[in-house]
This record gives sequence, structure tokens and C-alpha cells, in this order.
Amino acid sequence: MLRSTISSLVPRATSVARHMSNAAKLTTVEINDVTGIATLTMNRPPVNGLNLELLTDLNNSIQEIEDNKSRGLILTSSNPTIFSAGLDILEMYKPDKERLKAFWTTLQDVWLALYGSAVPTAAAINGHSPAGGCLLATSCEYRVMLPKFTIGLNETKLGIVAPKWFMSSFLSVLPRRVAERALNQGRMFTTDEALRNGLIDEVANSKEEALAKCAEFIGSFSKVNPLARSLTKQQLRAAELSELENERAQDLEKFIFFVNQPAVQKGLGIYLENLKKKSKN
Ligand SMILES: CC/C=C\C/C=C\C/C=C\CC/C=C/CC(=O)SCCNC(=O)CCNC(=O)[C@H](O)C(C)(C)COP(=O)(O)OP(=O)(O)OC[C@H]1O[C@@H](n2cnc3c(N)ncnc32)[C@H](O)[C@@H]1OP(=O)(O)O
Repeated sequence: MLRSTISSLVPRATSVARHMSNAAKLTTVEINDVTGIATLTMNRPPVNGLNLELLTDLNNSIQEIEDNKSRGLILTSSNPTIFSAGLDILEMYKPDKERLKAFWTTLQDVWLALYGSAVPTAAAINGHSPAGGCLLATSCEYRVMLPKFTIGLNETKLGIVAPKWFMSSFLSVLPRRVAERALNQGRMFTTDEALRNGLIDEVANSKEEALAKCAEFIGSFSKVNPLARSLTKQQLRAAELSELENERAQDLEKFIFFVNQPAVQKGLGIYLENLKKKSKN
């Protein structure tokens, strides 16, 4: 922490971004040598569906960014129209028992790491962001979104239930009555609606502008002691984090039980079929 305090006082050499992670992975991390901010990009075509491998790479990348004492983390996508389609439904439909366990455990890890991250976090939402995509975005401290996309927790539309910790992230951003109604309806907000309701903080007209606005937000902490800032954030988020930490095993059990219910499997099958039909038209 002292290192980042000192480095915040020392002007950095001018240079372009430097890659830390290798492109064969489903995420890349680029550190801007001038600002010290890390951009974490999801890159799993076609829709950044969060499967076990993408979640594993996300988790490792967040860890890498924390370990390297980056000045902040910006989460974005390499896809020009999709931030993330949320959880890869194929992980939950007719699942393999062991893989399903690893999948959910890694999702828990990612949420704990991102929501509880010591560094300032922001999401440059450069495309649609349903369900798990919205979870990632609302785990960050700041959101900038491009026009004409959608974001929200649409789980009820799939016949599934957003776990409590998904709701915690949502509730950390939206007023309770807006969150409650949206969760019950499985509402997807357009960019304009998201801005009006406070689900996002700003709108940008291009990905570059979104990244710049995220960097500006992170830069707003440049004169704040990083240790004081991160301890303040951690205290504010401690209750939700401990709730999952203390109930991880039960949360996993509940998920496995719920996903394996015949009615849930049937609903997921129909939802997938409709998605495939839509993509063929
Ligand atoms: C009492 C109980 C208490 C507690 C409960 C305990 C546990 C809770 C249990 C479960 C909770 C689980 C939580 C889940 C959260 C989720 O994230 S579920 C996923 C929700 N996601 C969606 O609904 C998004 C669906 N996708 C879309 O809307 C569109 O695809 C999207 C707008 C993202 C992009 O549109 P477009 O660019 O037109 O692309 P296509 O629709 O053509 O899609 C391209 C191909 O990708 C496939 N695909 C899309 N999304 C997904 C996905 N999420 N998973 C898997 N596959 C996906 C799509 O089928 C196309 O495939 P094809 O090319 O046809 O093969």
C-alpha cells in the first residue's frame, strides 16, 4: 500500500499500455504506464458467456491486478456489442456434477474478488449486459455505458432466481424499491433508463470515451490516501462480502439443487432453444 502511496506522488514515464496477460487466455490485462490503471478485457466469442474457463481467467486477472498494485481496474469487453451475455447457460443445462460445482465456486470467487477489490473499479459497458454481465458491472464502483444497449438482472425471465449476492450488488447501486421491482420483473434497462435510475453513472458515445470516463473516475482518487480509501470501501462492503464468505457451501448446495430441478432444466432448455432460433433468423 505504501508503494502505491509513494507512486501516486511520482509522475510516471510517458508510455503506452503494456500487456501483462497473454492473448491465448479469455481475458487480457493491459496496464497504462502513465496512469497505472489496468484494463481487464473479456474476450470469449461470441457473447462473453461466463463459463468456467472465462471465470477462471477473470479471477486470475483480478488477482494479478491486485498483486501488481495497479492504480485501478477497468472491466470491459472486446466484443463491440456485448459486454457479457451473463452466465453461459450451457454450464447449467444438463450439467456435469463436478464441473457445475467448480463453475459456481469460481463465480463466487470472482464476485468476492471484484466486489471486494482493494483498488478502485469501473466498468466500461460497451454492449449488452444481462444477468451475470450486470452482476460484474454492478460489482464495480462506477459504470459508463454506450447508448442503445441493455443491462439488468433478468433471471426471473429464465425461470431462475438471482442469488442474494447478485441482489447485493444490484442494491448497492439502485434504490431498494427500484431494485425490488426490476428483480421481480426480470427487467432489462435500456442505457437511458439505466442512467435515469442510477444503474449506470454516465453514458459515453464510444468505447474509447467510456474507458476515458472510467479512468477519470479512478483518477478522482489520486489525492486520496489509497489505504484509507480501500479500507473505507472494504468496510462499506464488508457485510455483503462476509454473508457470502460465511455461506459459500450452503449457497453452492442451493444452486446445485435449484439448477437440477426438472422444471428449471425444462425452462433453461426452452430459453436456449429460443435464443438459437432467434440467432438463426
Ligand atoms: C429459492 C432459490 C434460492 C436461491 C437460488 C439459488 C441458486 C440460483 C440458481 C440459478 C441462478 C443462476 C444465475 C444466472 C444468471 C445468468 O447470467 S443466466 C444468463 C442470462 N443471460 C441471458 O439471458 C442473455 C441471453 N442472450 C441474449 O439475450 C443475447 O444473446 C445477447 C443480447 C447477449 C446478444 O444478442 P446477439 O448479439 O443477437 O447474439 P445471439 O442472441 O444471436 O447469440 C449468439 C450465440 O450465443 C448464444 N448465447 C447467447 N447468450 C448465451 C448465454 N447466456 N449462454 C449460452 N449461450 C448464449 C446464442 O444461443 C447464440 O448461439 P448460436 O450461435 O445460435 O449457437
